[in-house]
Amino acid sequence: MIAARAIAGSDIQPRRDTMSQTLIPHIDLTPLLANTAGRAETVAAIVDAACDSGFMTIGIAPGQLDLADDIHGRLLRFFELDEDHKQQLARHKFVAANRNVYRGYFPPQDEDPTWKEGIDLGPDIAHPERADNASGDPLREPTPRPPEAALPGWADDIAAYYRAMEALGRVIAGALAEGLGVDRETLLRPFDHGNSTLRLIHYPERRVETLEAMPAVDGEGDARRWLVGVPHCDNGFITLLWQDQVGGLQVRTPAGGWEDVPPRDNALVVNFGRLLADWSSDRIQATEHRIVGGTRSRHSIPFFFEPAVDAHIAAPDAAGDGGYIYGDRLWERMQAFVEFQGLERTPVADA
Ligand SMILES: O=C(O)CCC(=O)C(=O)O
Ligand SMILES: [Fe+2]
Repeated sequence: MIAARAIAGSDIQPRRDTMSQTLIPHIDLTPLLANTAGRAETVAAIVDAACDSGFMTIGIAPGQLDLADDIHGRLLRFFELDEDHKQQLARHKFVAANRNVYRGYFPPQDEDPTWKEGIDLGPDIAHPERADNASGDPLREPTPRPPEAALPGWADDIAAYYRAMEALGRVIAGALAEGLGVDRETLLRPFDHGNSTLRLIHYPERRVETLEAMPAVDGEGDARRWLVGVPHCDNGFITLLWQDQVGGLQVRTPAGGWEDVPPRDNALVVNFGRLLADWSSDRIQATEHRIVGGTRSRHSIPFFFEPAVDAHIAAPDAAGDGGYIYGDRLWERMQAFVEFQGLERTPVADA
């Protein structure tokens, strides 16, 4: 086992940084999901990963989450919608007549190397009672959705997936609480009525000629890859990420290089956000990552497991920052992301 940095204090172990020794552990989640032997070891492995590289992949046996085998493909049917339907779901920033500021569709944006389209879906897709039309707070706004006739069955699939990821988020958060010796309820309570985001992303295939103005990050000839998702740390708590077989997710290594996170069947990538790093007084790592590729279409589905907008987050020890209201801190941090830049946390004014 690798000693966790802050826990081990001066006893910092050298971190691995070669191709043959991966930085990113793979942890079979079965002992936690099915209550089989090995629970304590699994909890310890999760805490080690969180405090060391800040990244892991988790193995989930087929059927364990009670989701259809082809669930990711079903969710990604969203990208088959025609342009008119996508525009109806676009954020106010992109289509002035639309009132949704935070949720909804975002198109690829020319001016940025992050060339992706996607949709952000909030808790009301799985918990209709959480739709808030009254507060005017964009963080709580209802999620715009395509008409059922345009994508039959899709709404049921995203609701099922959202609920499964929320349950999985609670399992990982519960393991962190247990492993770090923090009261489980104290850590999990803010996630009741949580405001998690399910995001569907498509990095469209691009012609080599449109990429060649930028230097490739690696590869030769047809295998060249370019930056298509800029380096960033996630903001929130826990990210549960599915990626397709194309690959291209890379994680910053301690030596300053990048390590690929190869696609893996029956697994999700898990990483941690800056608010959880703050909460743990930097014992848990919010590690930088980026996406490379360009000439092949790629899809990914992150689920950002997040507390309620008005949850008060108190750091568990005095070294923390004294606590904050989740929604306020999230909004402040979000402004660094291209898809959120320039947004105001106010309702759209009547035209
Ligand atoms: O596309 C991916 O694999 C990761 C996307 C990501 O890092 C993010 O949306 O925060
Ligand atoms: Fe990310």
